Amino acid sequence: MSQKKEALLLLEDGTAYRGLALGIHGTTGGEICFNTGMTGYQEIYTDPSYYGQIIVNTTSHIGNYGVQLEDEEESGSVKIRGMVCNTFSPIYSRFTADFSLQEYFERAKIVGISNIDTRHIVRHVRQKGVMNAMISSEILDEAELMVELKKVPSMDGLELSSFVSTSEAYYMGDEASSKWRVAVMDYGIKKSILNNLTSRGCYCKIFPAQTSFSEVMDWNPDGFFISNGPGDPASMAYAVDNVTKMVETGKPLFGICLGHQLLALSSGINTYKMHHGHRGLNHPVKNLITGLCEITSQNHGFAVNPEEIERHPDVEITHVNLNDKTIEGIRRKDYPAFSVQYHPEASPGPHDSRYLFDNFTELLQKA
Ligand SMILES: NC(=O)CC[C@H](N)C(=O)O
Repeated sequence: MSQKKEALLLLEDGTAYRGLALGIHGTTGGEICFNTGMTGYQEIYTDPSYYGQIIVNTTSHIGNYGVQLEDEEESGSVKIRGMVCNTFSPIYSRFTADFSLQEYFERAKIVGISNIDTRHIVRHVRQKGVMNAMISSEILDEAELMVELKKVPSMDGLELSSFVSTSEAYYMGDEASSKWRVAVMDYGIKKSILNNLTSRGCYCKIFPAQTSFSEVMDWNPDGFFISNGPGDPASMAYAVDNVTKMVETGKPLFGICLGHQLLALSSGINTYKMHHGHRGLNHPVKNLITGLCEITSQNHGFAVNPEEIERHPDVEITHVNLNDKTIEGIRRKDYPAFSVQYHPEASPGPHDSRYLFDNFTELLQKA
């Protein structure tokens, strides 16, 4: 595709930006959110937690290191709905790259837009809050595109894990040399999380999102891992029910991001939709147990309600965000179950928080 075609980015509140089309020509809609990470775009685009969202990459150049198949993919396909950036590079400079980001988006049929003042979008969304948006290189009239934009569902109350979860259970790791069997609930899991588990001696069976508790228990796991994933955790009664029963087995349980929100919900603590979420690689988090600060990788638009935690003496806050004091980690006092809102697998991002996987295997060892 030529890089020259005009495209329109329209936000739900009527704000319009004009730029150049990238990826394929077409029209796409979703929740617009910004990621401030300066690297790791391919990991972001393939992270299933971004399913249904249009990503604004705020770093000034996108595409300049191309794409590398498999190594930098967090799942088997591109999951974002669309991409917005400032300078999009059709050429790339990296000898290990397989091809350009433009070609990657063409193969994945992704619609995007470049030459946009991403700083303006960030300031706008930070003031007004997260909202839906649409990108089009076909409909360049704002009123006409607004008619289409109104049809995009709100993220609030949306169950999306069923769309990205595995359809069949599968295994990861080496059974013979592994120490523990971990049942992984796939609500949209990232590959690097599984790698962090298998490299620490966990033989994993990855179950489809809608698997029943009894079927998971038939495999006789030593512990449970509750994955990240897209959508609103409050819409996932089936998962909350499973996590409640898993916690009550008394076996170790670890949850990341959506998995953290599900542990809270299963403990009777509700979640809420944030004003504009956290997406980036530099969020400071304080571990209240050790007193140490970690720089973390984040991607979430919902969070756990702190007021509710005060009413639940069985649950303790273990981590807080130092920017806005939101809850970043909890643990059960009565069961070996804990979770974090951020991404210790850090793909992309700093590796400060990988100790959490060791904390999980220590619990498995103790059990
Ligand atoms: N990365 C995740 O697991 C995201 C969880 C949830 N969908 C949120 O946006 O808050």
